[in-house]
Formats: sequence, structure tokens, C-alpha cells
Amino acid sequence: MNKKELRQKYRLLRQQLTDTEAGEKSLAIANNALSLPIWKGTYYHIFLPIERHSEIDTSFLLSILQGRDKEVVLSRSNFDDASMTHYLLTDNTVLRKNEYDIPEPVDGIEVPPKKVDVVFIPLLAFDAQGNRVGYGKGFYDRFLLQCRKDTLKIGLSYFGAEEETIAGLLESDIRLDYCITPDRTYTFS
Ligand SMILES: Nc1nc2c(c(=O)[nH]1)N(C=O)[C@@H](CNc1ccc(C(=O)N[C@@H](CCC(=O)O)C(=O)O)cc1)CN2
Ligand SMILES: Nc1ncnc2c1ncn2[C@@H]1O[C@H](COP(=O)(O)OP(=O)(O)OP(=O)(O)O)[C@@H](O)[C@H]1O
Repeated sequence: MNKKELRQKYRLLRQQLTDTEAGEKSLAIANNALSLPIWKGTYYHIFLPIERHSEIDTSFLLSILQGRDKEVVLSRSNFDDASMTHYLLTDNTVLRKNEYDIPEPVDGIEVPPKKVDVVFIPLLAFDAQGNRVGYGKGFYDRFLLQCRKDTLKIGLSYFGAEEETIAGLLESDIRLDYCITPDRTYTFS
């Protein structure tokens, strides 16, 4: 399947989850994250979910990061050029929903992409090679390009990998190092 077909398929699958299922799966994803070798870093970039799209509830993962005294990084999205600006989450961070209902920091201490050690990435779908499909605006492709080569790229998904390789991949697509699902974790080489 190509990206467009995969977006349709996985948007539908997501919509069919009940709130209880989505919550249980989000918790299982956070628990499975504990088994990955990803805990040596300092700066952890995470996304906050768009609730009306039933995205993964990252609050469990956020609690783990805070419990381990990690520096948590959140972004503001600029839809004019599909860029993101990154800010440290602190006790003083004020969050507000943007025009796409993404909760984001109003302002704060900016974090350059090169500082980020681990990025948790929202997905619609992924395949067994670690290729990913998002909403298709290229926000993460652009961001990951600005990170270091050794920055860990970790997808979060309610559903398992697509068996067949995603069709129509672009040169600019950056693959995942790991993907975490409620049932298991995937490691890509
Ligand atoms: N929580 C979260 N934050 C994120 C992302 C994400 O997928 N999830 N992104 C990942 O890249 C970037 C934002 N990308 C987005 C792209 C499209 C839509 C959206 O709502 N699109 C509408 C269509 C509207 C239109 O095209 O005009 C839709 O899907 O219904 C939202 C976020 C950066 N931050
Ligand atoms: N570094 C870049 N500079 C400019 N354009 C880019 C860059 N990376 C990707 N793009 C463009 O952004 C779009 C991304 O499409 P793609 O289907 O890969 O999105 P996606 O990975 O599903 O979405 P997202 O990255 O938002 O989660 C493509 O049109 C691609 O050409």
C-alpha cells in the first residue's frame, strides 16, 4: 500500500478504538518503552496528543521521563513551512492548543535540535523496515534532519507493523530506530 492508502486505513482503525482501549494501549506503550535501551540520554522530545484524532496518550510516558529526571522537550508547529521550534518543559510552561488542536508551549527556553537525544514520533503507520507514515506534511522529516546522527528515533503506534514495505517512499524519509506498540517493541537496523 502507498502512504495515502495507509493513512486512510490507520485513521479508520484508530477511530474504531474505544476510549478505554486507547487508554490501555497508551499505558502498555509506556510500559514497553521501559524495556528498550534508550534511557542514557538527557533531552527527550515528546509530542502531546491531538485528542480529536485519538492520538496516543503520551502522559504515561511523560510521567516516566519526569520520574527519571529527564529534560523533556515539546514543540510549537509552524504550518506555513512545516517547521517546529522546541522548548524545554518546565514547571512554568504554559500550554495552549494551536489551530490544529495540538497542545503546545506558549514560549520558554528554546532547545536546539542537536541537543535532543531521543525523539518519540507520532505515526499513522510503519513497516517492518522502520519506514513511517505521518500526516504527510513532513514536520518530522525536517526536524529529524536537524538532529544528530545518533539521535534515537522512536515511533509510537497503537498497531503493529505493516507486513509489506510502504510503497512510494521518498529520499527525504528518515527511518525509525525503534517502534513501540502495545504488544511489543520493534528494533530496526
Ligand atoms: N501530536 C502531534 N503533534 C505533531 C504532529 C502529530 O502528528 N501529532 N505532527 C506530525 O507531523 C506535526 C503536526 N502535523 C499535523 C499535520 C496535520 C494535522 C491535521 O489535523 N490535519 C488535518 C487536515 C487539515 C489540512 O490538511 O488542512 C486532518 O488530518 O484532519 C495536524 C498535525 C507536529 N506536531
Ligand atoms: N527536509 C525537507 N525539506 C523540504 N521538504 C521536505 C523535507 N523532508 C520532507 N519534505 C517534504 O515533506 C513532505 C513529507 O511527506 P511524507 O509523506 O514523507 O510525510 P510524513 O512522513 O507522512 O509526515 P510527517 O513527517 O509530517 O509525519 C513531502 O512532500 C516531502 O517532499
